[in-house]
Amino acid sequence: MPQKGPDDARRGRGGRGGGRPRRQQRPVRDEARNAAYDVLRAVDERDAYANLLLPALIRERRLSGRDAGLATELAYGTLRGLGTYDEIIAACSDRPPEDLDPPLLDAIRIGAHQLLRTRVPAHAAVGTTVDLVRLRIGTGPSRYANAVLRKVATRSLDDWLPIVAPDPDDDPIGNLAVSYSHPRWIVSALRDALAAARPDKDEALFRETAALLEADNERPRVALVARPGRSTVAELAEAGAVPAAYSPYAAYLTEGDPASVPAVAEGRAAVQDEASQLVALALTRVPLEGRDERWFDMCAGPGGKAGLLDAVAAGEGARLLAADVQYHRARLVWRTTRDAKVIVADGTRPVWRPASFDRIMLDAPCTGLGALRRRPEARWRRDPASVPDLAGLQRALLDEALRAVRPGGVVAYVTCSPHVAETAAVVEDSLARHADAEALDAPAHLPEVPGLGPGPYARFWPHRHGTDAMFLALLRRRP
Ligand SMILES: C[S@@+](CC[C@H](N)C(=O)[O-])C[C@H]1O[C@@H](n2cnc3c(N)ncnc32)[C@H](O)[C@@H]1O
Repeated sequence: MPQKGPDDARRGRGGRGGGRPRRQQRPVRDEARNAAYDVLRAVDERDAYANLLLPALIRERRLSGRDAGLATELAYGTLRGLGTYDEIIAACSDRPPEDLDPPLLDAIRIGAHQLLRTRVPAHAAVGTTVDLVRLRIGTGPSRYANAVLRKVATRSLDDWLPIVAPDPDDDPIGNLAVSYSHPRWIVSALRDALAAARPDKDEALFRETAALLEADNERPRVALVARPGRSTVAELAEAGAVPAAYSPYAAYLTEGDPASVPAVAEGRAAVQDEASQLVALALTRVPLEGRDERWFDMCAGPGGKAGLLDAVAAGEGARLLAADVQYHRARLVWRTTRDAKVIVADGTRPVWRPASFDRIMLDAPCTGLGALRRRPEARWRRDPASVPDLAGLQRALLDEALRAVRPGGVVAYVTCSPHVAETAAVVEDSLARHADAEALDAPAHLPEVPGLGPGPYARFWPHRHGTDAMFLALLRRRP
């Protein structure tokens, strides 16, 4: 289970469910909790992205120090955990959560998060939520919130889970979904993706799926890339970052704003997940016979991998062409690269000749199930109905990539989703249609990284590598 979060001692002391009732007192406006509540409401009402809105609210309302930290913990923690909290709220309420007024439900969720996953004293968690509901919604609903949260406060999270989560022997997916707060379909998809790369399918697979879901509930560390020839890991380390375990270009920032690192501010380094760096590096490491000067990033926006490929290409005497179907994303690529040529183009309608390129990066649009750590609300937004459409687009793009690469050249097919339908199934389908293409052993091109699986595909995982879950296939067109 996740660690207990901040201890908001200013709200007073007291044990679980203890303290004086606050209903008769004047409600106190608490800026951190109000900010968290406003983020949850914006996510619900207008599909806001919490990780964009919250920093803006913190700035606008001049929250700093502990208040900023508390607002962040409450907003992100509640959004991640609400699948679990709703089951517990259901057990403590005479109405199911879906029948509650959404603003009231969000406020109760914030209270439940404090009670179940932070060190905020129980009476403070209940009292501040009741005040919030009184001020923002009304007195009647505040009594309801008080009654529900007092029941929530009677048990710890570990004591609630066996009560509200299905028995793991009868319904392992349901058990994991409630215990780790993920939609059922995502738990199934992640379990199947892990199963695709391991021989045992039972208890060990259940435990590893749980570890993956738990890693999804943690905030990712900020990884930086030192673009080769433009910056170095040593320069990032001088700015306080810690060199990474796997990528020769990566360092982790333990605190502070990445924009305050001079190399980042000057575009010589950037924020980039370590697995993103390594899949691009693997593409550049495949030995080629003959010409090696025309590199292509087919779906390049916003330009993370293109930024790295552009820098490596410059050192290898090659030039990168980067494309994206969306103008504004192509512009971001243009801003982050130095030597690359950037075009707005649809990869399924090539404006380039067949067999033009020596190396192609196809980082395909996908469900993003491998990057759930980055956006606290993302897991509740993704829709399983999008998978077949995306898989169709991924197949069409991979077909074009295999036509656009020259005989003897190589294509990296990458997704930040481990979903089988977006990864191995797409690649195997394309290989069946392109008799002149073969899958290379991708893990062998990343020997410094353990745990990528038996091959031929390489799979990164948050719980194994501390990176996003990322899939890599290296496909060579036979000479
Ligand atoms: C996963 S993102 C790529 C991330 C990028 N490689 C990076 O490292 O920053 C997929 C990109 O594909 C683009 N895209 C979607 N459909 C496309 C198409 N038909 N042709 C070209 N680009 C497309 C999207 O606009 C999006 O920017």
